[in-house]
Amino acid sequence: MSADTPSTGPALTIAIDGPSGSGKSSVSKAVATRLGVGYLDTGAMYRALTWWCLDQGVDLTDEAAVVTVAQDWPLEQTTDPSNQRVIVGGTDVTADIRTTEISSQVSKVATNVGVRPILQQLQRDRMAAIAAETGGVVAEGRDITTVVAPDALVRILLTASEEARLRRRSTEVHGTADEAAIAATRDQVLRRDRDDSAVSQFTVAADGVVTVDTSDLDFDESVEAVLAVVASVAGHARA
Ligand SMILES: Nc1ncnc2c1ncn2[C@@H]1O[C@H](COP(=O)(O)OP(=O)(O)OP(=O)(O)O)[C@@H](O)[C@H]1O
Ligand SMILES: Nc1ccn([C@H]2C[C@H](O)[C@@H](COP(=O)(O)O)O2)c(=O)n1
Repeated sequence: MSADTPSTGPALTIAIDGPSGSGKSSVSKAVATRLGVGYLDTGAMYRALTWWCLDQGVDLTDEAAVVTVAQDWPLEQTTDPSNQRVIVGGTDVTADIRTTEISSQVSKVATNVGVRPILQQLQRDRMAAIAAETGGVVAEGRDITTVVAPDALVRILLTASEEARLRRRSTEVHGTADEAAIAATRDQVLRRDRDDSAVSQFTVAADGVVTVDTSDLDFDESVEAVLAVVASVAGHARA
């Protein structure tokens, strides 16, 4: 833990949800670094399972077959926020799981209702292990505040307007946010959110979850806004 970390009390478990492009991964990593705790990217787990199924020739629309794979698959994932690696079956897939191919297919796995409880339990186990090791954890995804860790010390819904999210993702992937680039980004952001919304609620904050709207904040301001919520909520919980 670091100087930004409240010093006593239970493990600093921080759950962050939000739609695609809201800044969950990048902001969560920066927050975990500042607090000196581990980081869990749960979206990377759905992406890695998608990659593994495709690598093994499993048809993603065969829901039972994907559930069978999810019950026993060789995932390794680092928890250092400044050194994220995802390895499946000995292959480093850190970059491969971010390709457009995986982004366009991952919702088939993430909306498989047989797969979700398996990965959710894996995520709870990983959060507990990381918190025990580093004194805390920042876990982010779509259902962390509501299903995976509804009892987390701090729960945040990180949002941003559709326009801001498209602009950010477009700039990240295409290096520009011109009209053509935005159009090419819509599937990855809006269609995926629509599909993923069928199984998780990540657009409206559940009871007790604090909303941080980053539409008009730059990256550093978003990190500070999340840290302010952590200081306020964790400070009260520990007082
Ligand atoms: N407040 C911000 N202002 C400007 N850019 C931001 C802000 N927050 C994040 N970004 C940038 O937006 C892009 C998308 O952020 P990020 O990947 O963290 O989103 P995400 O919510 O995790 O998306 P997904 O769920 O699709 O993985 C990144 O390039 C990131 O650096
Ligand atoms: N807790 C989670 C995390 C992610 N997902 C889904 C949503 C996305 O389609 C996919 C990849 O997530 P990303 O890396 O883009 O954050 O996984 C989910 O359903 N639940």
